Amino acid sequence: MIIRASDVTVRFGSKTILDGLSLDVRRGEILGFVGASGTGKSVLLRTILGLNAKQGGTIEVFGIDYERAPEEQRLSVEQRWGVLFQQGALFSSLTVLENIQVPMREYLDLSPPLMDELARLKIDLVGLAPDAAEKYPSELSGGMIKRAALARALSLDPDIVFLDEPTSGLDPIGAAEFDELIMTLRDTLGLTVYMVTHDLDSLYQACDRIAVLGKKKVLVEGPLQTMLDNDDPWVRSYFHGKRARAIVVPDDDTNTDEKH
Ligand SMILES: Nc1ncnc2c1ncn2[C@@H]1O[C@H](COP(=O)(O)OP(=O)(O)OP(=O)(O)O)[C@@H](O)[C@H]1O
Repeated sequence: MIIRASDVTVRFGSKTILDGLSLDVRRGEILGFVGASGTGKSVLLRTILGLNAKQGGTIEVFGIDYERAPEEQRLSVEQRWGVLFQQGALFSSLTVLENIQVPMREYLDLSPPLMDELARLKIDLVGLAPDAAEKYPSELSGGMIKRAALARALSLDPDIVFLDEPTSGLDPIGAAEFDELIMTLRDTLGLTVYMVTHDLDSLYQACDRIAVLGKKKVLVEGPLQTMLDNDDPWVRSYFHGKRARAIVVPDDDTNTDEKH
């Protein structure tokens, strides 16, 4: 297991967001994390990353309890994870190359030529043209920003990347290409991927397992078929709704009225 969250409780004042939540993330998988808006997906992500305090439970990443670990161990954990926040969150005053080098400067002691070489490798890895290196975020399309942000998340060759709604704001072709890229990286680098998403296409095409957040905990987790078989009303409406059926749910193909 790369992540093992057990019995996690998070409150803000008197408001409980997560209540006894447990979730495992396995090495080399693409886990899709879904749930209605405002249920706490970002809160859980931030809690795993140590950016939110929790009031109960434990979270181990690479077998280490990050919250309680000594500084040295925390630093080693931080170098093994990469994060792509919802808005891409690139520094607007830095070029793509410089953005990718931010984590390198923070955690490693490398010569400038070596950092340039490594950053250019990441640019190539995420499918950006070499001349993207010198561009500023304002000069990039939405899809290019996502790729540049992914390159930065991969800057330190992490074992796991956390992606917060990576395909939001992309057109369907751009989103499908991004999913392809994620799958390729998982296959070639052995990367583990934790992806918060609302994108049904991503869930159907890219994710090995899905976890649904509801009632302040993980309501159901498993492969797509487990979602399709689940009786919870929200899970049913999400995975059997009109938009889901449009993407092709093989077991729903029995309804001939829908087809004609
Ligand atoms: N720092 C904070 N202080 C107080 N409340 C917070 C804080 N962070 C999040 N919340 C609350 O926690 C709840 C869950 O928010 P969160 O952003 O995790 O939802 P989400 O599932 O990621 O939603 P979406 O899919 O819309 O992004 C919301 O009610 C939000 O207002």
